[in-house]
Amino acid sequence: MTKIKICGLKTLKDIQAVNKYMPDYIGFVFAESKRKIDLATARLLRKNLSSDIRSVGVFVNAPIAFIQELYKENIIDMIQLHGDEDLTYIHELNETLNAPVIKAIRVQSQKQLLSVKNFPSAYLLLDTYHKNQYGGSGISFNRSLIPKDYRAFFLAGGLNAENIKEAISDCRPYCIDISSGVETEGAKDEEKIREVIKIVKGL
Ligand SMILES: O=C(O)c1ccccc1N[C@@H]1O[C@H](COP(=O)(O)O)[C@@H](O)[C@H]1O
Repeated sequence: MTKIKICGLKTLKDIQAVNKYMPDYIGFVFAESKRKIDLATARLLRKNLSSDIRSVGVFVNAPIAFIQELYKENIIDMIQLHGDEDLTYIHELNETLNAPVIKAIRVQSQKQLLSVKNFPSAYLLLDTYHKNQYGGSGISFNRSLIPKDYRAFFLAGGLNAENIKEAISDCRPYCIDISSGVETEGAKDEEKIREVIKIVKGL
């Protein structure tokens, strides 16, 4: 069954919504973004999150020590690298932490996707390329660029209740990742969260 991640949670109300509808993963954004949360908020949200939901920290070119701190404090279970992190960076993370890493690739071509197929991370996350934004753009990309029989990946970028069924059937991701598509006027919307989780779990 396809898994689902709801990203960019910021409030206890958001946590109550996910605890009710139970996605597989949620994301806390620690990068520059309207969804960024601070350490104290992350601690509080994690404390209130169901232990059956895995929490993913979303980072853009963050100091490795900061990621280590969050992981060792048990605030995050997994690490999503959404910036320009290179092999040296990943090797250092892999050597110092036993946490699954999701490396985001902002898709520009099939050649690019083939070149990162064996990247040493537990998963890749395929998202839209945007020249001014690392992620959370709410814009989809051309999924036909994803090579057939590609490795397990998270699919992101402009997903919502209207397009997830088609997206899953197009490219069979391991997990779909949604942020903008479950928001109304910049805040997470419980009804939209309920709807997307119902669609994915019902497939
Ligand atoms: O959500 C953000 O603000 C964000 C900021 C910086 C890097 C990544 C971010 N989120 C990730 O972006 C994708 C796509 O989100 P959307 O559904 O198109 O809004 C997703 O992987 C989020 O985890």
